[in-house]
Amino acid sequence: MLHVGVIGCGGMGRSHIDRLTNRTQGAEVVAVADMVDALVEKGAAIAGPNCKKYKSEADLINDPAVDAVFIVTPGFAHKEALLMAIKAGKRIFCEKPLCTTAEDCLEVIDAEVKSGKHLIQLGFMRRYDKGYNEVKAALDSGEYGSPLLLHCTHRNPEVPDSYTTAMAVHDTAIHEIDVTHWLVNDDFVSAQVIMPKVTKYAHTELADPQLMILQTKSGIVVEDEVFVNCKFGYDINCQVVCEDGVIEMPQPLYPTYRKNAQISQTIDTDCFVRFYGAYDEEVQNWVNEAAEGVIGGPNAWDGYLAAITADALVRAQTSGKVETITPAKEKPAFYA
Ligand SMILES: NC(=O)C1=CN([C@@H]2O[C@H](COP(=O)(O)OP(=O)(O)OC[C@H]3O[C@@H](n4cnc5c(N)ncnc54)[C@H](O)[C@@H]3O)[C@@H](O)[C@H]2O)C=CC1
Ligand SMILES: O=C1[C@H](O)[C@H](O)[C@@H](O)[C@H](O)[C@H]1O
Repeated sequence: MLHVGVIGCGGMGRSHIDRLTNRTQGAEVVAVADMVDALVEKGAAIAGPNCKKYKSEADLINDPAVDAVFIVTPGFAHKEALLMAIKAGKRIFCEKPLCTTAEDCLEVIDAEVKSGKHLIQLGFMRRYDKGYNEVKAALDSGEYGSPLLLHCTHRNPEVPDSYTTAMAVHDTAIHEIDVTHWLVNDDFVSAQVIMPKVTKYAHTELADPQLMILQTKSGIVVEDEVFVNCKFGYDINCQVVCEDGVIEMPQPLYPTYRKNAQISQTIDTDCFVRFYGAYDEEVQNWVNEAAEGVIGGPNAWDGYLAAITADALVRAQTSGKVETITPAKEKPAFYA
């Protein structure tokens, strides 16, 4: 049984505590931590009566009863917890992003490589989504020729006033950055952001929507429409234009209703429902691979590649120019 400690009992943290407790074989949540007392109580209530309660992430990480750590705090808080967990030699599931800057990601990578142990898996759950895997299988079959252009949308119904223009990149578009890199297996070399007219639903400091354009080493172009106050639903799309055809990611299967001379269909309203199966799959795989000390999913180097791309997009948001993307170092053999 893998004894897991979860740091961060917010929306995503409680979702993972429920997942680990009620839908994952071979794992048990033995401790939770949060800075807010009421959220520690909420998290522990999901895990059950034997769950230890912490306010300090350091105390949870260094608890000998904790074999593995889930880091589900906001992205800006990940680095400290990651460095402590690596030092403690704990297996780590870190929600995206690894860190909010490439520089911080490199510090984490250096610590993991120095530890000599593969410890970190990242919460890029779309790699486990059925629809994205069907797109990848079609691409890998070669039947459609080379991918040339990807049209993506990442639409949220709404975001809080704390949500910033930069978060549209390192918190939201980070999913398309990782999953499209994984789909086409090619590194990004340039980034551009076009700012359309701002929706009346965006708070005064937020540019929304944003059109983000990335280009890979082989010339593939990925465009990602990030629209976080679209109001109508949580709408994730991915269409791959190839030499011999077009591959469109399937939408979740809901009935089509015909009534009162109308046709209607349900649209999800958040990521928790839309990617429910993908979260379950990524976490079960991470638990299954713990016994062998294997990280089979996205690792810290994937997190770094996403971060250098995100950094370039954030620069492009203000420069209005095409920004180049260059890794600061070669991929360590450790991540081969
Ligand atoms: N993979 C996905 O689709 C999603 C991933 N996420 C990721 O999950 C993480 C958390 O997101 P949310 O739950 O939405 O955030 P949230 O803000 O609702 O919850 C974060 C919690 O962490 C706590 N916290 C912050 N710093 C802490 C520290 N040093 N020690 C202990 N607790 C601390 C806060 O009190 C808060 O309760 C983020 O990295 C986010 O990007 C969130 C939503 C979906
Ligand atoms: O990771 C996530 C979710 O998956 C949503 O798609 C995003 O819109 C949200 O901002 C982010 O936290």
